Amino acid sequence: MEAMQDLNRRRTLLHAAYDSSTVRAMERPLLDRGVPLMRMAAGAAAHVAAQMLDDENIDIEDAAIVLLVGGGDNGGDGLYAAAALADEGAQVTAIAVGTSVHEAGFAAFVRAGGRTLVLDPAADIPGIVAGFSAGEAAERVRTAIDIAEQADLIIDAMTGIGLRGPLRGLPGTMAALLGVKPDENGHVPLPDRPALPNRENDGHLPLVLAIDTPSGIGVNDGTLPGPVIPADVTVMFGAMKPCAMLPPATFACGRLVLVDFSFDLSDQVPVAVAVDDALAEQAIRLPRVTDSKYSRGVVGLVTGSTRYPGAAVLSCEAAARANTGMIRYLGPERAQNMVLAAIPEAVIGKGHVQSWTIGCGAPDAHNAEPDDIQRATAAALLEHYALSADADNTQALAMPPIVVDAGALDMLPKHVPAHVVITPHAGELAELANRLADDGQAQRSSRASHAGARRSEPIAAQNVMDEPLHYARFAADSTGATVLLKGAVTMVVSPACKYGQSETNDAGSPIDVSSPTRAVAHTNANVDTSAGTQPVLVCGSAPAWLATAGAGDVLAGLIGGLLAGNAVGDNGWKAEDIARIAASGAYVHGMAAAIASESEQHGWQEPDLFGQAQPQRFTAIGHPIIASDVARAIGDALADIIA
Ligand SMILES: NC(=O)C1=CN([C@@H]2O[C@H](COP(=O)(O)OP(=O)(O)OC[C@H]3O[C@@H](n4cnc5c(N)ncnc54)[C@H](O)[C@@H]3O)[C@@H](O)[C@H]2O)[C@@H](O)CC1
Ligand SMILES: Nc1ncnc2c1ncn2[C@@H]1O[C@H](COP(=O)(O)OP(=O)(O)O)[C@@H](O)[C@H]1O
Repeated sequence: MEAMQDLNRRRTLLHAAYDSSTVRAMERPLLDRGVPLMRMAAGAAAHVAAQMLDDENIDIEDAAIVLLVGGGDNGGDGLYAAAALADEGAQVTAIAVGTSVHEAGFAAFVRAGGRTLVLDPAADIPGIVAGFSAGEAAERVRTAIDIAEQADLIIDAMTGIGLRGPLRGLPGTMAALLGVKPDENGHVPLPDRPALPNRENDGHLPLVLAIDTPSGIGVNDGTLPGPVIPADVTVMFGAMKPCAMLPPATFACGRLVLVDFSFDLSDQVPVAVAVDDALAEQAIRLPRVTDSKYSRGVVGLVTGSTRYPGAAVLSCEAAARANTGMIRYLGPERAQNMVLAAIPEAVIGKGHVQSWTIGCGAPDAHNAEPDDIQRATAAALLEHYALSADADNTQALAMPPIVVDAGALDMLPKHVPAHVVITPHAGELAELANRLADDGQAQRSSRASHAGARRSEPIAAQNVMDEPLHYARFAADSTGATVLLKGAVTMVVSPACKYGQSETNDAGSPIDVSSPTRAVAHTNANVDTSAGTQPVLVCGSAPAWLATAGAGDVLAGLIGGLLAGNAVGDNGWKAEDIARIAASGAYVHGMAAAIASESEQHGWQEPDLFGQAQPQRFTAIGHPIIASDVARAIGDALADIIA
């Protein structure tokens, strides 16, 4: 019993992320009991730093380390860690970026022989004479950058969960000069490095270790709101914060090492949950002794087109391999013939289905002929899902779940139930967001709002990639659909998710929660969106080799397949179940890509737990694949998950 509880807690610890106020609430009882959290944090950070140097064959006695230290407790962690490293013989210079430092930590650092460079003329630090001229202040910044660039290791302890908004002042200057900073559009470009297993360092120096979080990162929403120094390793304390999982911030965290403070996680609501085998397994319906092909689930597909018949093949093959009893295909003759040639098991034409997948490879409104048959079929089908505040929505709520991809996204009705899953990539979500904003369904709030400007130009794919959670939530709350936003880390936001109802984002701007759909859905007991605390589901199982044409078609077919297998009959769908199954589809998809490419690199890797036996190290980079390979590996991925 106890062992089971430990296992569950460990799984939660490694796969759930909590916002900073929840983390502070979990710390409180331990601090009240006098548990020395800062010492524990610092000890772990020093150990990880030493290990990083060792991995690069740098002796600690020969190592030059720079600590960027802020005035809060994050700086305190850094100072104690730096003191421990100085005690081991490293040459450590603390660059104080604020007006104060954690006093006890600083005293320990000085005792250990650490050197200090203060950047702020207004600094009030015991034993340090400040009050220097503006000219000298500028000179000190240049010296600090020189020392940091020549160091073997930079420890970034400027800010942690106490960050408010983008980094400003000297911390902002240091991060901008040593790391990356926003361009004129507010986009923060991360270094262009190969995707390696374990987010391994590719040989560059100085190494960067972030304390708790990389300074300047959007701790709670995963954005990069300003300058930030991308880390090779982030040692995170107590519990994961959302920035550890959510793109783009997760890519600035590098490898994650989590220090368990034995927080009581039992009643805490995470903001984000990473899909793992155990969660995905729940979406895989094992066949019953008495099953027939119908009871195992039938998927209907309105995919492909005369122009892109391959998308029909890919989506059908994925649906057929996703643990289903049968697939039915509707489409133009050319695509029908190709589907049959590739999957003789496919049944052509209409019939009863437990789920739909539509739109992959179908033309959007800009590219379609006026009488395009696929668009007409998809539009007629989607009409059945339209919700309206003053109509009887029984029919819409009783429809089978549907995956709406690519060319069908521009036909999505204004308001739909949560068992409509939309699967845009960033460009498609940008288009949808523009349409919703033009319809007045929600504000266009974005990064521009915290840059002080209001965005008047259209939302671009890059805006979505910069603030994926914001836009996914925007689409979910505006339309009521379950939104699966594809990327290296794919996220699934259900209209009932916690962040659809949260107060502010990391920029401190209010989050738009205008959601007429929520009101509509609430009047219909059949679709339960009332949970209100659903975390964002993130899935990073895919290697970067998966970014290849047609991979999205495979995903849409695969999710259609899992939904069909999970058809629940008359009881209605819960928004959280739909989100879970969709996210599991993305997980299986990523695993299939990993199997096909023989790669151990993943968009997101669960953290190493500090102090546990030597963490598993992966090395296989793998090889390129095409989307058909991914479809063919679905069976093996399912087998691995249920094993
Ligand atoms: N509560 C605790 O006792 C524990 C806290 N721990 C550490 O303490 C951190 C939280 O400490 P704090 O609450 O002191 O906060 P931080 O140390 O994260 O941040 C506060 C500091 O950052 C500066 N700052 C905030 N926003 C800024 C901005 N936009 N631009 C420039 N500077 C900015 C503030 O002026 C202040 O100096 C955690 O992240 C963790 O590293 C750990 O030691 C574990 C125990
Ligand atoms: N860098 C990456 N790492 C891992 N997976 C990725 C990466 N970039 C994209 N993907 C995945 O590849 C797939 C691409 O789908 P999509 O953009 O719809 O392509 P297509 O329209 O050609 O099918 C998605 O599942 C997405 O999550």
